[in-house]
Amino acid sequence: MKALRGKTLLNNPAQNKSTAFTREERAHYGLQGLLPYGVTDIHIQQQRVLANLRSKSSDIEKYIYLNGLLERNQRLFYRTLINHIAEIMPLVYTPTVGEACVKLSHIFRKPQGFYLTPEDRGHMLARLENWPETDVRIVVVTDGERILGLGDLGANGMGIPIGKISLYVACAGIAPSQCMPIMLDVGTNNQQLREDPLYLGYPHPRLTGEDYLSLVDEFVEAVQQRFPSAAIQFEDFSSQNAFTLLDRYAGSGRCFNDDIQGTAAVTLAGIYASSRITQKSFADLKIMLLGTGSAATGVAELLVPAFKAAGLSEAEAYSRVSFIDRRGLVTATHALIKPRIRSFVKNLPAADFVTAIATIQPDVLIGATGTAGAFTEAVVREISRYQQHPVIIALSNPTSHTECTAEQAYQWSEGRAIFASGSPFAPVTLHGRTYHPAQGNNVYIYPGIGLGVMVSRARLVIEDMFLAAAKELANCVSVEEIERGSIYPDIVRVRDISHKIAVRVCQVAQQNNLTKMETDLFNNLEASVRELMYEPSY
Ligand SMILES: NC(=O)C1=CN([C@@H]2O[C@H](COP(=O)(O)OP(=O)(O)OC[C@H]3O[C@@H](n4cnc5c(N)ncnc54)[C@H](OP(=O)(O)O)[C@@H]3O)[C@@H](O)[C@H]2O)C=CC1
Ligand SMILES: CC(=O)C(=O)O
Ligand SMILES: [Mg+2]
Repeated sequence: MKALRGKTLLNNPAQNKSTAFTREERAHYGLQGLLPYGVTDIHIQQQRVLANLRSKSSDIEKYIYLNGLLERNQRLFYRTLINHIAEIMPLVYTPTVGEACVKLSHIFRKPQGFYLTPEDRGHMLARLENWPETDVRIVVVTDGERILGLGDLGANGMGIPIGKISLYVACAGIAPSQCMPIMLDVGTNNQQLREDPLYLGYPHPRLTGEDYLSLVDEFVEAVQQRFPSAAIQFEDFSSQNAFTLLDRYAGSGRCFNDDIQGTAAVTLAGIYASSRITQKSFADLKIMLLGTGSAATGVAELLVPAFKAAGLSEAEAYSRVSFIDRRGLVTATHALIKPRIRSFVKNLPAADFVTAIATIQPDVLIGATGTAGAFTEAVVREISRYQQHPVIIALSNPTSHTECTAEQAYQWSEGRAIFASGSPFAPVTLHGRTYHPAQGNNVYIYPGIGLGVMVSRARLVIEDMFLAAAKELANCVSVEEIERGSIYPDIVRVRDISHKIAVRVCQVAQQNNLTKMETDLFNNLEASVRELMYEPSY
């Protein structure tokens, strides 16, 4: 690392230690006079960070403060995030990141990540040369069109890749210098944003059709050329583009869509784990999905191989998964069935949501709508009529867009629901009993997938990796967690979980001839992956 000095050193977030510089270092690097007398180690610094953080009166203020810390002292930011992940994750990720994205052009302090617009067409590769790091392994890119359940937030959506990258570092130990958040700013159809004088994005309607696709093509090629070892994670694209881009690039390059594939794996893991609570065999389950977008479709598409692996025929596997859209159960007579869910349609009479529950009697209900309240009291009460322990997974983020709250799920099911949600809920006490909702979020999956792909240098990111990740995550739910009704492990163990998933990803890559890992590395995978994980310290 280049030896910086004086103010330049203090202004470099990767190398700055601030008050932790020792007296010797202060003398050596020309820092005398630039720091107060006291020398405080990273533990004391963390206490100061937490005191500052907890003194803020709103979550958005906490977000701004934490971002400032990241810009001042990367190692202290990540050390504190890792050590206090349960407290801080909701501030750098969902739900607070949702509010931050809505307000991003207003709370903007300092540019983070990398921005590309249609004006960079023909020059993307040259633009990427401006990024100061050369060994990028993980790119998280969004075009801001479907930010959580909040819709088109244009360039304000940059908060998402930044948040996802923070969790790559904290949850999987990928070094900050190897991660790159990118906003592919192709405009926004959010007129309110375009008319906002403080809006910082490309203030034009979104690029569409061939103009859009050719720009993304150039982007992908430029990333692959500039950073040949990088995996590209597509995040929060509109449903239509998400599938189009996945189909376009996943067969020939190292990329995946987190909303489709990461979400599918985390949901499947929750379903596997729920079987341990309900004592039902996974192969017997019926799953009902509300929503027919990226997340719900991804879940359905991964359930098929999971059911087949559990011994079901293809037809049986499809029969176990039903979709509900705004008009009710998706049946064969439905107008305009989306091509990807055609195989899941049911030969049943048209039915609204509640009637469909009565007819099908699903064991598991999954919401991926981005619509608050989509799981109504009638819906939860109906599934609770047929299931002793209905499994209810309200995936939508942020909290303000959840299909139902934890309290509603427990109340309406008379305390019998097994509940998980995309954004975290605090424990709920009802009639003297405390329930522990789990967080069903792709943060349990994508960091481990990325780490495994990085270590193995797999050429492609394949479905088997997500299936293996789901199994691994489900196995990580402890007996105590199962006993208290949680279908996901405590988030404090996420680094260990990511490590385990990464090991499985390496094995899947090797088994599928997607890589040629050195024998030494492959034979000592657990230790090798652990060793490669970044630990922030001075
Ligand atoms: N927990 C997690 O890890 C993840 C959570 N998510 C969350 O899931 C949500 C959906 O994401 P995604 O699938 O990518 O979004 P999409 O826009 O692709 O899909 C949303 C789907 O929900 C449907 N929908 C909306 N409201 C209703 C309703 N009231 N009744 C029935 N259907 C409805 C939409 O239908 P229509 O087309 O008719 O509007 C569309 O099919 C978001 O809130 C996102 O934050 C996503 C990824 C990961
Ligand atoms: C978690 C996530 O990826 C989403 O809500 O889009
Ligand atoms: Mg997402």
